[in-house]
This record gives sequence, structure tokens and C-alpha cells, in this order.
Amino acid sequence: MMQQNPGVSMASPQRSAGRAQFSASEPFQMSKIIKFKIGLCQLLVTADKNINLVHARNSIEVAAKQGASLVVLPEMWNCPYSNNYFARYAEDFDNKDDSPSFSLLSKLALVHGITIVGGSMPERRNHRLHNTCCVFGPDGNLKAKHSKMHMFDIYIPGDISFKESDIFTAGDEPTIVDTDVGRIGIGICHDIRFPELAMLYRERGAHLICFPGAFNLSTGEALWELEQRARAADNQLYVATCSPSRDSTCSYMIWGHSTVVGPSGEVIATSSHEETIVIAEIDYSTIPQQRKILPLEDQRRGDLYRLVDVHEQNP
Ligand SMILES: NC(=O)CCC(=O)C(=O)O
Repeated sequence: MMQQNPGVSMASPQRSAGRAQFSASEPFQMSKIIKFKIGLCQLLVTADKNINLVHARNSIEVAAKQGASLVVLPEMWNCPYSNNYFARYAEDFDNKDDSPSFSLLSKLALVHGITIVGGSMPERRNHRLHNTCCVFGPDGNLKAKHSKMHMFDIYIPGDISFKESDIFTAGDEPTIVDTDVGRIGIGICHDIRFPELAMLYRERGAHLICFPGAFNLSTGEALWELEQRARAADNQLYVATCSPSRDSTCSYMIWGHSTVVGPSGEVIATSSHEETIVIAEIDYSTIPQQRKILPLEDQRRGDLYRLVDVHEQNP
């Protein structure tokens, strides 16, 4: 029987995360975290925010009990993916009285002693709305915050029309964070289509890139797995995605298929479109192995083309 009270009371967690800059010259100390379990909570999102919080709490609890030390949630796990809902469901994460979803994730990270990549939620900040992912450490504190950088504006006549930029303001910063389960780069859904972002994360030493996402039926079937495998194979690192499950009564039909991909582009675990939890083992020792077998970094023609890290040039 599902309990209806998500239970969000707790001592105040740290609500802001400092800006982190990484370059390949600062390698992450991997001694303790070569292998761990990841849990992708593919949640059914309803129009009732309280029920969404209960779903998330129950699912995170199950993933943690199954041994996941990193749990990833979907894009917009607390709010239907629709421009009609984002403003109404938005929270001010800096205000503990106006951020039940933020507080819940912080509490669950602490209670279960896990890292949570908290999908995304509509965030109200400085009179603007952002599509934002919060990362919490096992102490319940916010470790990083990523606002979706690329707005999903699409118009396929007779198929799908969506304009995120009508509601959201795009984030301006790539986000890479050192956690208990490795150095993680964050992107949100449409961010996955821009290979330069994943390349930047690889250059800054990421082991894993997490993309909470809500691809739709048409582009999802054509491209969702392809994009994930390409980002992982090109950069020889892990990619994990987490989507909401499909609700066929909604106008925006979600593709689902939360997935973990390894550093040679192989699908390690995936799902269909129903509500589920994907549990998979991540083994970071396969990253240097793959890079030794196929040393793409040494083969790259930096004399002919180069990725420019704008933030490192203008810190
Ligand atoms: N929520 C999104 O950003 C959807 C992205 C998507 O479906 C795409 O094709 O890109």
C-alpha cells in the first residue's frame, strides 16, 4: 500500500553548491569507487505533485535496498512534461518553505547514504524559470545544480510541437561534479544532442555523464539510444539516462527506455516504457581498458581541429 505522505521534514541541508572547475590535469582519486550499482528510477509522473513525491520516495528506497549507491531520477519527475504545468509546479530551492521536492531528495540521500542525481524539476530563480537538476551527496547536501542548457523547441508538422523556450530560460554552465561515485557530468535531455558538451566533460575527467531525459515517441524511437551510445563511445566513458514512464493519456508521449551505456558504446541495461527501476553495475576499470585498446585521445588530430572550453578561457 502506497503511503501518501512523502515526509519532507528535516534539518536544513546545504542548499547551494559552489562552482566547480575541472580539467584533465586534476584526476579524480578512484581508489575506492571502481565498482558500484546505479539505479535508474523510471517513474510514472502524474498531475498530482504529492503523488509524484511519494512515487519518487518509494522508488529511491527500493533502488537503495537493491544496493544502488547512485540513484538517477527522470527529467521533470515531480511535474508533467508540459508548458501548462511548469510554472505552477516550480520551486524556489533557496527557500525551504517553497521546495518540498528539493527537501525530499536531500533527505532521501541522507537517510539512504547515497548519491542522488535528482532528475530535473522546474526551478523559480530570480523571476525566471529553469529546468534544473540537483545532485545530492550522502550527507544530504547539494553538491551541484545544472540548468538545462539547450531548450527543446521542435516542430514536426502532424507529429510533435513543443517550445520549452516559451517558459524556461536556458542555463549557461556545464556542470561536472566530484561525488562518492566518481566524477559526473550532467546534461538534461535535449543537452544530449550537443556532442561538444559530452566532449568537454570527458576532457575534464568525467567517468559518467547522467542525462535525465524525457524524449518523445517519434524522436525517441529514432535517436534516444543512438545519442547515448554515441556520447559514450566517442568519449569512452559511461552514460546513464533516466526517463519518466509513458502515460498514454498525456499529450506529450514519452519514449521511456532509461539506459546505462558503457565506454565502448555497449548497452549494459535498459528498460521499456513502463514504470520500473533499472539496476546495473558500473565498473570504472573498463574506462582505462577501453582507452588502452583504442587510444582515441592520442589519435585525435589536435593539430587540425580542437574543442575550445570557453569557461577555461574566460574563467
Ligand atoms: N525533453 C526534451 O528535451 C526532449 C528532447 C527530444 O525529444 C529530442 O528529440 O531532442
